[in-house]
Amino acid sequence: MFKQAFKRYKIKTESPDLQDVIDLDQYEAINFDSGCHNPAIVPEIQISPSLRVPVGLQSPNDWRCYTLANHPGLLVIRNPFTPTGQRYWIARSLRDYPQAPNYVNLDAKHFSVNAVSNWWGELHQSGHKTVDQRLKTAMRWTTLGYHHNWDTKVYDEAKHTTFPSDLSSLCQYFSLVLGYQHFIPQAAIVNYYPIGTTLSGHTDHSELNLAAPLFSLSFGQTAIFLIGGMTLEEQPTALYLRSGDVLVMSEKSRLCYHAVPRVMKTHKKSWNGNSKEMHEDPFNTSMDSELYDQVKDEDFWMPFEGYINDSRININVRQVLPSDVSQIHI
Ligand SMILES: O=C(O)CCC(=O)C(=O)O
Ligand SMILES: [Fe+2]
Repeated sequence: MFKQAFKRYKIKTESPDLQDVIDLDQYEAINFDSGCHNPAIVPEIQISPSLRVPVGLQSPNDWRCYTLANHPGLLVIRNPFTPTGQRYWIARSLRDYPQAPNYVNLDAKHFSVNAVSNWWGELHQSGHKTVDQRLKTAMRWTTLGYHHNWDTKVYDEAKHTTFPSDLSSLCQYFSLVLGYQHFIPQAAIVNYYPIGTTLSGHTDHSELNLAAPLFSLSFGQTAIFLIGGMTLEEQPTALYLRSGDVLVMSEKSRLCYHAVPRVMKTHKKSWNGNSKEMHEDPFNTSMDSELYDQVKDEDFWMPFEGYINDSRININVRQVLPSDVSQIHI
Protein backbone atom coordinates (compact mmCIF):
# COMPACT_ATOMS: atom_id res chain seq x y z
CA MET A 1 0.00 0.00 0.00
CA PHE A 2 2.69 2.46 1.08
CA LYS A 3 4.96 1.67 -1.87
CA GLN A 4 2.15 2.02 -4.40
CA ALA A 5 1.23 5.43 -3.02
CA PHE A 6 4.89 6.48 -3.12
CA LYS A 7 5.17 5.46 -6.78
CA ARG A 8 1.93 7.18 -7.71
CA TYR A 9 3.13 10.56 -6.42
CA LYS A 10 6.69 10.13 -7.60
CA ILE A 11 5.74 9.44 -11.22
CA LYS A 12 7.78 11.79 -13.42
CA THR A 13 6.30 11.44 -16.88
CA GLU A 14 2.86 12.80 -16.08
CA SER A 15 1.52 14.95 -13.29
CA PRO A 16 0.06 12.82 -10.53
CA ASP A 17 -3.52 13.06 -9.35
CA LEU A 18 -3.29 15.40 -6.38
CA GLN A 19 -6.93 15.23 -5.39
CA ASP A 20 -6.27 13.17 -2.27
CA VAL A 21 -3.40 15.27 -0.95
CA ILE A 22 -4.52 17.10 2.19
CA ASP A 23 -4.05 20.84 1.83
CA LEU A 24 -4.31 22.40 5.27
CA ASP A 25 -4.86 25.86 3.81
CA GLN A 26 -7.77 24.74 1.64
CA TYR A 27 -9.18 22.68 4.43
CA GLU A 28 -9.38 25.61 6.76
CA ALA A 29 -10.84 27.93 4.14
CA ILE A 30 -13.59 25.46 3.21
CA ASN A 31 -14.53 24.67 6.77
CA PHE A 32 -14.55 28.25 7.93
CA ASP A 33 -16.56 29.38 4.91
CA SER A 34 -19.22 26.80 5.50
CA GLY A 35 -19.23 27.68 9.17
CA CYS A 36 -18.66 24.11 10.30
CA HIS A 37 -16.40 22.98 13.06
CA ASN A 38 -13.07 21.79 11.74
CA PRO A 39 -12.24 18.49 13.39
CA ALA A 40 -8.66 18.62 12.18
CA ILE A 41 -7.75 21.72 14.10
CA VAL A 42 -6.23 21.09 17.48
CA PRO A 43 -8.69 23.07 19.57
CA GLU A 44 -6.32 24.81 21.93
CA ILE A 45 -2.63 24.99 22.59
CA GLN A 46 -1.70 25.61 26.17
CA ILE A 47 0.89 28.35 26.21
CA SER A 48 2.76 29.28 29.29
CA PRO A 49 2.51 33.09 29.55
CA SER A 50 6.08 33.27 30.82
CA LEU A 51 7.48 31.85 27.60
CA ARG A 52 8.99 34.57 25.47
CA VAL A 53 8.62 34.12 21.74
CA PRO A 54 11.95 33.61 19.93
CA VAL A 55 13.01 35.98 17.18
CA GLY A 56 11.66 35.00 13.77
CA LEU A 57 8.43 33.43 15.02
CA GLN A 58 4.90 34.77 15.12
CA SER A 59 3.05 34.80 18.40
CA PRO A 60 1.63 31.33 19.19
CA ASN A 61 -1.78 33.03 19.50
CA ASP A 62 -1.64 33.38 15.71
CA TRP A 63 -0.47 29.83 14.97
CA ARG A 64 -2.70 27.30 13.31
CA CYS A 65 -2.02 23.79 14.52
CA TYR A 66 -3.53 20.69 12.95
CA THR A 67 -3.71 17.02 13.69
CA LEU A 68 -5.03 14.26 11.44
CA ALA A 69 -7.85 12.19 12.86
CA ASN A 70 -6.41 8.88 11.64
CA HIS A 71 -2.80 9.63 12.68
CA PRO A 72 -2.80 10.31 16.42
CA GLY A 73 0.30 12.11 17.62
CA LEU A 74 1.00 13.78 14.28
CA LEU A 75 0.79 17.57 14.46
CA VAL A 76 1.44 20.29 11.91
CA ILE A 77 1.96 23.90 12.92
CA ARG A 78 1.26 25.73 9.70
CA ASN A 79 4.19 28.13 9.16
CA PRO A 80 4.67 29.86 12.52
CA PHE A 81 7.70 31.75 11.13
CA THR A 82 8.01 35.33 9.96
CA PRO A 83 9.57 35.75 6.47
CA THR A 84 12.86 36.88 8.06
CA GLY A 85 12.70 33.93 10.44
CA GLN A 86 12.43 31.56 7.46
CA ARG A 87 15.32 33.26 5.71
CA TYR A 88 17.48 32.89 8.82
CA TRP A 89 16.94 29.12 9.08
CA ILE A 90 17.41 28.66 5.35
CA ALA A 91 20.73 30.54 5.50
CA ARG A 92 21.88 28.60 8.57
CA SER A 93 21.02 25.31 6.82
CA LEU A 94 22.95 26.27 3.69
CA ARG A 95 25.89 28.36 4.86
CA ASP A 96 26.67 27.06 8.34
CA TYR A 97 25.27 23.66 9.22
CA PRO A 98 27.12 21.73 6.47
CA GLN A 99 30.48 22.99 7.70
CA ALA A 100 32.98 20.70 9.42
CA PRO A 101 32.96 19.17 11.98
CA ASN A 102 29.39 18.33 11.01
CA TYR A 103 29.06 15.38 8.64
CA VAL A 104 27.80 15.67 5.06
CA ASN A 105 27.03 13.14 2.35
CA LEU A 106 29.71 14.60 0.04
CA ASP A 107 32.85 12.47 0.07
CA ALA A 108 36.48 13.23 -0.62
CA LYS A 109 36.57 10.72 -3.49
CA HIS A 110 34.24 12.81 -5.62
CA PHE A 111 34.64 16.31 -4.21
CA SER A 112 37.43 18.59 -3.08
CA VAL A 113 38.43 18.80 0.57
CA ASN A 114 37.06 22.35 0.63
CA ALA A 115 33.70 21.26 -0.74
CA VAL A 116 33.41 18.55 1.90
CA SER A 117 34.27 20.91 4.75
CA ASN A 118 32.52 24.07 3.52
CA TRP A 119 30.06 23.24 0.75
CA TRP A 120 28.30 26.61 0.54
CA GLY A 121 31.55 28.55 0.59
CA GLU A 122 32.90 26.39 -2.20
CA LEU A 123 29.72 26.49 -4.25
CA HIS A 124 30.26 29.99 -5.53
CA GLN A 125 33.98 29.69 -6.24
CA SER A 126 34.30 27.75 -9.48
CA GLY A 127 32.88 30.32 -11.90
CA HIS A 128 31.59 27.41 -14.05
CA LYS A 129 27.86 26.91 -14.22
CA THR A 130 28.00 23.14 -14.72
CA VAL A 131 30.54 22.61 -11.93
CA ASP A 132 28.43 24.71 -9.57
CA GLN A 133 25.26 22.89 -10.58
CA ARG A 134 26.85 19.50 -9.86
CA LEU A 135 28.02 20.62 -6.45
CA LYS A 136 24.70 22.30 -5.69
CA THR A 137 22.59 19.21 -6.34
CA ALA A 138 25.07 16.76 -4.81
CA MET A 139 24.40 18.02 -1.28
CA ARG A 140 21.68 15.78 0.21
CA TRP A 141 22.20 15.82 3.96
CA THR A 142 24.23 17.02 6.87
CA THR A 143 24.02 15.73 10.44
CA LEU A 144 24.36 17.74 13.65
CA GLY A 145 24.91 16.71 17.27
CA TYR A 146 24.87 12.93 17.41
CA HIS A 147 25.67 11.84 13.86
CA HIS A 148 23.52 9.04 12.61
CA ASN A 149 25.42 6.24 10.90
CA TRP A 150 23.29 5.38 7.88
CA ASP A 151 24.94 1.97 7.40
CA THR A 152 24.77 0.60 10.92
CA LYS A 153 21.72 2.73 11.82
CA VAL A 154 23.18 3.53 15.22
CA TYR A 155 24.26 6.64 17.03
CA ASP A 156 27.75 6.47 18.49
CA GLU A 157 29.06 8.48 21.46
CA ALA A 158 32.35 8.95 19.61
CA LYS A 159 30.57 10.64 16.70
CA HIS A 160 29.15 13.57 18.53
CA THR A 161 29.64 17.29 17.97
CA THR A 162 28.02 20.32 19.58
CA PHE A 163 24.37 20.74 18.66
CA PRO A 164 23.71 24.29 17.35
CA SER A 165 22.31 26.27 20.26
CA ASP A 166 19.98 28.39 18.10
CA LEU A 167 18.26 25.31 16.69
CA SER A 168 18.14 23.78 20.14
CA SER A 169 16.37 26.84 21.61
CA LEU A 170 13.92 26.96 18.72
CA CYS A 171 12.90 23.31 19.06
CA GLN A 172 12.73 23.54 22.81
CA TYR A 173 10.37 26.46 22.43
CA PHE A 174 8.12 24.44 20.09
CA SER A 175 8.17 21.52 22.48
CA LEU A 176 7.26 23.67 25.49
CA VAL A 177 4.42 25.37 23.65
CA LEU A 178 3.04 21.97 22.70
CA GLY A 179 3.30 20.73 26.27
CA TYR A 180 6.41 18.54 26.14
CA GLN A 181 8.33 19.69 29.17
CA HIS A 182 11.55 17.75 28.83
CA PHE A 183 12.51 17.59 25.17
CA ILE A 184 16.27 17.95 24.58
CA PRO A 185 17.36 18.32 20.93
CA GLN A 186 20.44 16.11 20.52
CA ALA A 187 20.61 15.09 16.87
CA ALA A 188 19.45 16.63 13.62
CA ILE A 189 19.48 15.66 10.00
CA VAL A 190 19.22 18.50 7.54
CA ASN A 191 17.87 17.09 4.27
CA TYR A 192 18.36 18.95 0.98
CA TYR A 193 15.90 18.16 -1.79
CA PRO A 194 16.55 19.67 -5.21
CA ILE A 195 13.25 19.36 -7.17
CA GLY A 196 13.06 15.83 -8.58
CA THR A 197 14.63 14.15 -5.53
CA THR A 198 12.69 12.02 -3.06
CA LEU A 199 13.02 10.25 0.28
CA SER A 200 11.63 6.74 0.32
CA GLY A 201 9.51 5.14 3.01
CA HIS A 202 11.20 4.51 6.35
CA THR A 203 10.74 4.70 10.10
CA ASP A 204 13.08 6.58 12.43
CA HIS A 205 13.83 4.12 15.20
CA SER A 206 17.59 4.55 15.87
CA GLU A 207 17.09 6.92 18.81
CA LEU A 208 17.36 5.32 22.24
CA ASN A 209 14.49 7.54 23.33
CA LEU A 210 11.49 6.80 21.16
CA ALA A 211 9.04 8.41 23.56
CA ALA A 212 10.34 11.91 22.78
CA PRO A 213 8.69 13.74 19.87
CA LEU A 214 10.48 14.45 16.60
CA PHE A 215 10.38 17.97 15.13
CA SER A 216 10.58 18.40 11.38
CA LEU A 217 10.90 21.87 9.84
CA SER A 218 10.25 22.47 6.14
CA PHE A 219 11.57 25.38 4.07
CA GLY A 220 11.47 26.33 0.40
CA GLN A 221 9.59 24.31 -2.17
CA THR A 222 6.53 22.25 -1.24
CA ALA A 223 6.71 18.55 -0.37
CA ILE A 224 4.12 15.86 -0.67
CA PHE A 225 4.59 14.03 2.62
CA LEU A 226 3.26 10.51 3.14
CA ILE A 227 2.45 9.31 6.63
CA GLY A 228 1.44 5.68 7.04
CA GLY A 229 1.14 3.20 9.86
CA MET A 230 3.53 0.89 11.69
CA THR A 231 3.71 -1.43 8.66
CA LEU A 232 4.01 -0.90 4.91
CA GLU A 233 0.64 -2.63 4.46
CA GLU A 234 -1.30 0.36 5.74
CA GLN A 235 -2.58 2.97 3.32
CA PRO A 236 -0.70 6.25 3.92
CA THR A 237 -2.20 9.73 4.02
CA ALA A 238 -0.66 12.39 1.76
CA LEU A 239 -0.38 16.02 2.81
CA TYR A 240 1.44 19.10 1.59
CA LEU A 241 4.26 20.43 3.72
CA ARG A 242 4.97 24.03 2.81
CA SER A 243 7.72 26.45 3.64
CA GLY A 244 7.76 27.22 7.36
CA ASP A 245 5.61 24.24 8.37
CA VAL A 246 6.57 22.42 11.55
CA LEU A 247 5.60 18.75 11.65
CA VAL A 248 5.71 16.93 14.96
CA MET A 249 5.75 13.14 15.13
CA SER A 250 4.88 12.06 18.64
CA GLU A 251 3.22 9.19 20.47
CA LYS A 252 1.67 6.70 18.04
CA SER A 253 2.93 8.43 14.90
CA ARG A 254 6.56 8.58 16.11
CA LEU A 255 7.35 5.14 14.68
CA CYS A 256 5.13 5.24 11.61
CA TYR A 257 6.35 4.89 8.03
CA HIS A 258 6.76 8.17 6.20
CA ALA A 259 8.28 9.43 2.95
CA VAL A 260 8.65 12.37 0.60
CA PRO A 261 7.69 11.13 -2.89
CA ARG A 262 7.69 14.55 -4.51
CA VAL A 263 8.92 18.13 -4.18
CA MET A 264 6.85 20.63 -6.12
CA LYS A 265 7.42 24.18 -7.24
CA THR A 266 5.49 26.71 -5.19
CA HIS A 267 4.43 30.15 -6.28
CA LYS A 268 3.92 31.35 -2.71
CA LYS A 269 7.34 32.41 -1.50
CA SER A 270 6.52 32.92 2.12
CA TRP A 271 10.19 33.58 2.95
CA ASN A 272 9.85 36.88 1.09
CA GLY A 273 7.75 39.71 2.44
CA ASN A 274 7.70 42.05 5.34
CA SER A 275 8.22 40.56 8.75
CA LYS A 276 6.04 42.10 11.37
CA GLU A 277 8.52 42.02 14.21
CA MET A 278 6.25 41.85 17.18
CA HIS A 279 8.55 42.37 20.10
CA GLU A 280 11.63 44.39 20.85
CA ASP A 281 12.91 42.07 23.44
CA PRO A 282 13.87 38.92 21.61
CA PHE A 283 14.98 36.10 23.82
CA ASN A 284 16.80 33.70 21.52
CA THR A 285 20.22 35.09 22.29
CA SER A 286 21.80 31.98 20.79
CA MET A 287 20.79 33.15 17.32
CA ASP A 288 23.36 34.75 15.06
CA SER A 289 21.99 38.29 15.19
CA GLU A 290 24.35 39.48 12.46
CA LEU A 291 22.99 36.82 10.08
CA TYR A 292 19.43 37.68 11.12
CA ASP A 293 20.04 41.27 10.00
CA GLN A 294 21.95 40.28 6.88
CA VAL A 295 19.20 38.07 5.43
CA LYS A 296 16.94 41.13 5.23
CA ASP A 297 19.35 42.61 2.69
CA GLU A 298 18.35 41.51 -0.83
CA ASP A 299 21.93 41.39 -2.16
CA PHE A 300 23.07 39.21 0.70
CA TRP A 301 19.96 37.05 0.33
CA MET A 302 20.25 36.54 -3.46
CA PRO A 303 22.34 33.30 -3.51
CA PHE A 304 20.06 31.73 -0.90
CA GLU A 305 17.03 32.69 -2.99
CA GLY A 306 18.76 31.05 -5.97
CA TYR A 307 19.03 27.80 -4.06
CA ILE A 308 15.62 27.70 -2.43
CA ASN A 309 13.80 28.56 -5.66
CA ASP A 310 14.20 25.02 -6.87
CA SER A 311 14.89 23.08 -3.68
CA ARG A 312 13.40 22.15 -0.38
CA ILE A 313 15.19 21.96 2.97
CA ASN A 314 14.03 19.84 5.89
CA ILE A 315 15.52 20.08 9.38
CA ASN A 316 14.69 16.92 11.31
CA VAL A 317 15.40 17.18 15.05
CA ARG A 318 15.42 14.36 17.58
CA GLN A 319 16.23 13.59 21.18
CA VAL A 320 18.53 10.57 21.20
CA LEU A 321 18.95 9.75 24.88
CA PRO A 322 16.44 8.99 27.60
CA SER A 323 16.00 12.08 29.78
CA ASP A 324 17.99 10.71 32.73
CA VAL A 325 20.94 9.53 30.62
CA SER A 326 23.84 11.79 29.65
CA GLN A 327 25.64 9.66 27.10
CA ILE A 328 25.43 6.54 24.97
CA HIS A 329 26.87 3.57 26.84
CA ILE A 330 28.59 1.05 24.70
O1 LIG B 1 11.89 15.71 4.53
C1 LIG B 1 11.04 15.36 5.33
O2 LIG B 1 9.98 15.97 5.49
C2 LIG B 1 11.23 14.09 6.14
C3 LIG B 1 12.65 13.74 6.43
C4 LIG B 1 12.75 12.48 7.22
O3 LIG B 1 11.82 11.74 7.34
C5 LIG B 1 14.01 12.11 7.90
O4 LIG B 1 15.01 12.84 7.79
O5 LIG B 1 14.03 11.08 8.59
FE1 LIG C 1 12.15 10.24 8.77
